[in-house]
Amino acid sequence: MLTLRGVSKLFAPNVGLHPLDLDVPAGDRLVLLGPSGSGKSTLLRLIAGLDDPDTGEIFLDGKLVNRVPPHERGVAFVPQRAGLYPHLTVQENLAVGRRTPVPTADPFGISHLLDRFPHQLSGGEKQRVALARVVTRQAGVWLFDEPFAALDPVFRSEIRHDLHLILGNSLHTILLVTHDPIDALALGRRVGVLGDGRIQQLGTAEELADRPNNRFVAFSVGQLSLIDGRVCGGDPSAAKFVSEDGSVDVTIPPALARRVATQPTPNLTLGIRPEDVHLRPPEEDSPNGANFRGWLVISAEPVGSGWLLTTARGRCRVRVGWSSDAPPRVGTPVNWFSPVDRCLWFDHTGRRIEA
Ligand SMILES: Nc1ncnc2c1ncn2[C@@H]1O[C@H](COP(=O)(O)OP(=O)(O)OP(=O)(O)O)[C@@H](O)[C@H]1O
Repeated sequence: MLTLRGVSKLFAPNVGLHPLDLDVPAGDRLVLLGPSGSGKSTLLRLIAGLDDPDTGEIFLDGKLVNRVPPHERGVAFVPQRAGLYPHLTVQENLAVGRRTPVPTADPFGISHLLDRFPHQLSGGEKQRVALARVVTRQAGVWLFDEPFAALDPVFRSEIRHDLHLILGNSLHTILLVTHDPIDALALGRRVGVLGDGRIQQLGTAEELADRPNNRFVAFSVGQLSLIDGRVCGGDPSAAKFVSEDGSVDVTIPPALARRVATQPTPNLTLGIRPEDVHLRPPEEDSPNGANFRGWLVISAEPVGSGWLLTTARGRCRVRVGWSSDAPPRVGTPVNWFSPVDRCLWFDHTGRRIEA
């Protein structure tokens, strides 16, 4: 079990980690998702004992470890870059720091590389060795810092799959940090979203996707498109949300309209997930949807078995998941709708409001 109480490390005002509490029960698999610079590596370095916190206490299995050196903490750490010793072979790298022989199991398919030195390995092979070094350790807690960051997309998904199988069968306590929501959703039993040096929300992937606390969490987990606008019309049964340029409107659910009426400003942000946006015939508004008029397809990117389109109107961008064969071409004008019960709403501070 890993417990942090009030642990902070600030390199400058608002740079680093603000005091945070975290509990990772024994056997849990927690993934922290955060953008670059949000403090992910800093957090792992503090837990591994490679840096000292400014404040707070770190407990492993109930024992305070702030003053315990890294090699005595019972923690195995995979840093962002493989961190292999250049003058040792793969076999020797695997053996460093072990009191027992390296197990013969070969979870990452590296047995043919054992006599090579790190400079004789590709980036993906080095990362496999680094992962193998950790998962063959006796340590109770495994820490992974962006374990796939240096890998190309094909390798990335292959190694993610291998690691998923290994972690799925493991009884270790696992904390993995990443900036990639796919890693987080694929590998985390629970996912925490880190932003502004704080944990913004912690929950299952479903909880974060369905009930994000704020727009930062929603965007981090689901590539949400965000459209700023305001509420028009005083009557809650017929109030409308209208985007700043008027190209999006939607009749607001009455309960939400009543709640917004008590807010200091009637400004709202509409959040729409890519998978909830659908093409609609021109000039035919959907009565139960957010209607988008006169948007232009500006890019189409293949993802998985479909496409992710980006459409634009002025400075605003809306991402659209497209699962049919051929997406509309770049430059095509399109009208969309999104079912109103799938829309997310955020107040002027960015906090989500229940519709
Ligand atoms: N030793 C240091 N001295 C000063 N600033 C630092 C130091 N280490 C980290 N920082 C700063 O603290 C912030 C958090 O860094 P950290 O490496 O933890 O971020 P991260 O979330 O792991 O980012 P990335 O995904 O890019 O690796 C960054 O703004 C970084 O520049």
